[in-house]
Amino acid sequence: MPTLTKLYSMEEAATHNKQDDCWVVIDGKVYDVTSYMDEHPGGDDVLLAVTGKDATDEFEDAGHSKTAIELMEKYFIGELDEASAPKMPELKIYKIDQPKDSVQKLVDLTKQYWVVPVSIITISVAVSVLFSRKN
Ligand code: HEM
Repeated sequence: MPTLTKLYSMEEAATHNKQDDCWVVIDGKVYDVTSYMDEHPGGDDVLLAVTGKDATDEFEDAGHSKTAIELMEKYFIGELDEASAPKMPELKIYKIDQPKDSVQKLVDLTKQYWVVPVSIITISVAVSVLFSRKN
């Protein structure tokens, strides 16, 4: 027979953030640790500090033993409704302009001011044609 797991939104879990009513969310699972607050070897303050968010990183950073992980089952009350979990912010890709070397700068300038060399060449050709006609 399939077991029914209750789903909780992060908003709802976040309202249980007091000494006498405390839920923590670890790895998408919701735990009511109210009755464990005084016994928790890591203290009650750390549990209170992580209410309203996914505390997986903090839980793992504390390096909990196998016994601690087994003990968690006792406080399990349901799962986090993934649709309510805050989404990862979208990554934005910015183009960072690399500093250009002098040759590249010259090429860019030439592209931008192509009129200057073209005018110089045109004038030079015109002058040389005029001179050659005079002689
Ligand atoms: C249902 C949830 C939790 C249970 C059942 C639990 C259980 C335990 C247990 C049994 C220990 C003793 C050491 C061990 O056996 O690993 C412990 C230590 C500790 N816990 Fe938790 N814990 C829970 C959640 C958390 C969370 C969410 C945090 C962090 C925000 C946390 C932080 C700590 C810390 C820092 C210690 C180390 C205390 C020390 O070594 O002085 N715990 N926990």
